[in-house]
Amino acid sequence: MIGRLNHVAIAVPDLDAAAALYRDTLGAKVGPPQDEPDHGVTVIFITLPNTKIELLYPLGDNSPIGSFLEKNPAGGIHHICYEVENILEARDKLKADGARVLGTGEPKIGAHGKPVLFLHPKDFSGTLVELEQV
Ligand SMILES: CC[C@@H](C(=O)O)C(=O)SCCNC(=O)CCNC(=O)[C@H](O)C(C)(C)COP(=O)(O)OP(=O)(O)OC[C@H]1O[C@@H](n2cnc3c(N)ncnc32)[C@H](O)[C@@H]1OP(=O)(O)O
Ligand SMILES: [Co+2]
Repeated sequence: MIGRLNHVAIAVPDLDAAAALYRDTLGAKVGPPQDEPDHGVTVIFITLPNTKIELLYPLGDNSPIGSFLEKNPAGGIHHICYEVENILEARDKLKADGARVLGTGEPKIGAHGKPVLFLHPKDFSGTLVELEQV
């Protein structure tokens, strides 16, 4: 059901410093910051030859990454995003198999303008999973 790895997301306490690290130290192609108010984060995408890195920084008072950064003040890997062809079919199969879909259970539009959903980390080996319809 899942396809390509779309991105690995890293929550960071300092977005400018993390962007500089990837651009200047690691020599990667670093995009501009994008505010995503519907998701409570500001993101920067880093394009690698085979996937992307998504740097995440809290936006607003109730950011979903707030408590993650409190527990991991230096930052850390926050989620992985897999591509799926049909997100509603994927959601319904996962729910039938007992996985918890986060939020309302309905897809939201993600940073690439495409529908996304999140799956509870406790149901996926301790890893928060994002699905993105491509
Ligand atoms: C920009 C849009 C989009 C894109 O297009 O790419 C994005 O990526 S948006 C990214 C941010 N959005 C989200 O993360 C939405 C989904 N997340 C959530 O709903 C919540 O963050 C959460 C996963 C339900 C956690 O909520 P929180 O309030 O932090 O709950 P707890 O602290 O109680 O955590 C419960 C339990 O789960 C563990 N946990 C929490 N986050 C993670 C994580 N990222 N990876 C692994 N495990 C995680 C946490 O440690 C708790 O475990 P215990 O302590 O053992 O109970
Ligand atoms: Co993401």
